[in-house]
Amino acid sequence: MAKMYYNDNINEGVLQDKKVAIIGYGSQGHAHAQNLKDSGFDVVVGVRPGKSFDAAKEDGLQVATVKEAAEQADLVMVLLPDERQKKVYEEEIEPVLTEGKSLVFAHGFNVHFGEIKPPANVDVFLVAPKGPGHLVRRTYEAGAGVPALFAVYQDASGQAKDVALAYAKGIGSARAGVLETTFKEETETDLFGEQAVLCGGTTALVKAGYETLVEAGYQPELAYFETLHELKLIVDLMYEGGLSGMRYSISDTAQWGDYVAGDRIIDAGTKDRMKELLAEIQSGEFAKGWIKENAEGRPNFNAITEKEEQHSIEKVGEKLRDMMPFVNASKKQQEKEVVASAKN
Ligand SMILES: NC(=O)C1=CN([C@@H]2O[C@H](COP(=O)(O)OP(=O)(O)OC[C@H]3O[C@@H](n4cnc5c(N)ncnc54)[C@H](OP(=O)(O)O)[C@@H]3O)[C@@H](O)[C@H]2O)C=CC1
Ligand SMILES: CC[C@](O)(C(C)=O)C(=O)O
Ligand SMILES: [Mg+2]
Ligand SMILES: [Mg+2]
Repeated sequence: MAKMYYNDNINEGVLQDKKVAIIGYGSQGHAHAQNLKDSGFDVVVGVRPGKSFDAAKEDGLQVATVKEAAEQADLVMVLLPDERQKKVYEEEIEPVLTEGKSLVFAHGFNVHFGEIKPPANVDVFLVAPKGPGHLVRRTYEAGAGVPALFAVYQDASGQAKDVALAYAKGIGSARAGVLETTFKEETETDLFGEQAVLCGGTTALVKAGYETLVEAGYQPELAYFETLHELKLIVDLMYEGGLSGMRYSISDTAQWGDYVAGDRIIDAGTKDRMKELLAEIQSGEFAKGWIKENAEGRPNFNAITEKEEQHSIEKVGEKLRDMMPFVNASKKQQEKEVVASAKN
């Protein structure tokens, strides 16, 4: 069994007198910076001039360039896109990463695959929330939290584990549970989860279900509700009560359908292909391909993104969500505020 850490068995004092630089103000960056600040820690955000810089300032945070932030901080959390971290690290962080500092990540990709090679005289660890950054902030504000993993790669100070746990507590993750792992385990399981189940597997399943209904002549709006919108409601029940909790709420007819049809859709062949994905992740083949795709200017990434955005499920969904103000209420409120401030 994994050893879990919760608020009560973590002493955040080890982080209290340290300055934390959050490098990047995107999905994870804005959440870590704001949660840590609200938890009483001294935070500076390091970003280049532009959208993120302005947003962090607007949110009341201390903001500096990446190099300035890394230079003044004791702990440098790198929350840039994985594919951009190596260059920014080598040019702006490494030169000011002096002895005794902590170099921190939310995903082990660059350290595990050898893209970033930290010096021996700093602590290196990761604190990886098991959820999207926007939910890391939203759940914190609601008094809850997103679980996280932590792993120590290098413990130069002898305090790396305590500081990692204090950081996890500061972002709200120890309200939900923090689990110790290694860079290898975090990196490989995170890549596998997002490819096979959470993102790749789920979007493919939703599209296949939607297309099957629409191609059979059913209304696209109905197909959207059946295969995408309702998925959230079903997953919410699994989140609250596991598979059995969800099955308690659905009809017995649906439960029987679940038992007899599930294995016909996700069968032994699917599991074999999942094993192939995992092997490509473990060997570094996936990472090599992703680094090459970026070095070539992302031709495939961009072409696929454009094609996916044109899928009819996206067009139908946009119209239907506009009629449901309670879906994405916080985004709609933000849009209203932008329009109002533009008028003033
Ligand atoms: N997204 C998620 O929820 C999760 C992410 N992670 C990990 O967290 C890390 C951050 O991911 P994520 O939050 O998705 O990243 P984002 O894509 O949201 O990060 C964007 C931020 O990085 C900044 N940025 C990009 N390029 C540069 C650059 N060259 N110099 C300075 N700033 C730059 C952007 O600034 P600008 O506005 O100027 O472009 C923006 O502030 C990754 O390691 C990821 O694997 C882990 C768990 C979940
Ligand atoms: C599931 C995708 C993720 O791993 C995450 C939100 O945890 C990511 O890299 O964004
Ligand atoms: Mg990930
Ligand atoms: Mg993840």
